[in-house]
Amino acid sequence: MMHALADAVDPDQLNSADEMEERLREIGATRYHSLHPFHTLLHSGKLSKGQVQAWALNRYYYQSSIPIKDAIVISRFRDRDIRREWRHRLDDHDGSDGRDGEDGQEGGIERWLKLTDGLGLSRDLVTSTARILPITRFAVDAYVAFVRERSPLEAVASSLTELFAPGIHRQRIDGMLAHYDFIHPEIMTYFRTRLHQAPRDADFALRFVRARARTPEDRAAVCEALVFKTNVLWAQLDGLHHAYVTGQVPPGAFVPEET
Ligand SMILES: O=C(O)c1cc(C(=O)O)c2c(n1)C(=O)C(=O)c1cc(C(=O)O)[nH]c1-2
Repeated sequence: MMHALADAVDPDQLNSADEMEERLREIGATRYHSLHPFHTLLHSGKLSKGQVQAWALNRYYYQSSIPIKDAIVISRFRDRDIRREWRHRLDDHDGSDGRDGEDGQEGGIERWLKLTDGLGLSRDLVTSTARILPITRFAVDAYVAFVRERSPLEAVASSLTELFAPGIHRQRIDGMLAHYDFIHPEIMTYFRTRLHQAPRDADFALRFVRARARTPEDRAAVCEALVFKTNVLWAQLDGLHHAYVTGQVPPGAFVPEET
């Protein structure tokens, strides 16, 4: 594993955009959070309703931080074409209010809250984020800090996990509907919408890094940004697995009511 990671970021192996893309796909195939045991449990119906609530409650912090992260990405570019391309991500998550003659659109955060409503969690509990795991906050905040502090190229590259998201979203929709009697099609709308949003966003980000990473060192930085992001996602599931499956709930965090 150590060697695989060292190869992934070795600039000598990254002499073209195609070599870089091949490495990015390898990183996804070996490190994406679809491989995490918590997801296996979630998708195969092995979790209790309380454990699914803990997942959805924690994940709200990721969802609600994504538009903050994207607003920072936008702020890193003087090129208005890139800002224009990126800004639909804010509407995708925040929705739009129908001003200027456009139809108002519900956004991803509202759709996520339909999921937490359906799981019986109060909106105040979810939106306060007060009861999430410390590791959730640390991991997500690290992602937001990364796009602020690293180069604009790395900021864009860190979104590339979305290349691998449609597979896990399909698995999740099918698996959760099949296995849990408390999950209904309406409350899975969030994931159905992402099935077409994520590929469009990932395609743009991939074309961007292919064109803008011009040296082997740039390409290594792109690969490292993706490794970093897979760690952000993995750490969140490690936290959930420890707190709600094998270990104990940290002080102050959400405790499911049932067994
Ligand atoms: O359910 C998932 O496994 C998953 C993963 C990811 C990802 O790979 O970062 C995102 C999402 N979902 C998602 O719904 C989403 O809106 C999203 C935005 C981003 C990003 O980095 O900009 N990742 C993801």
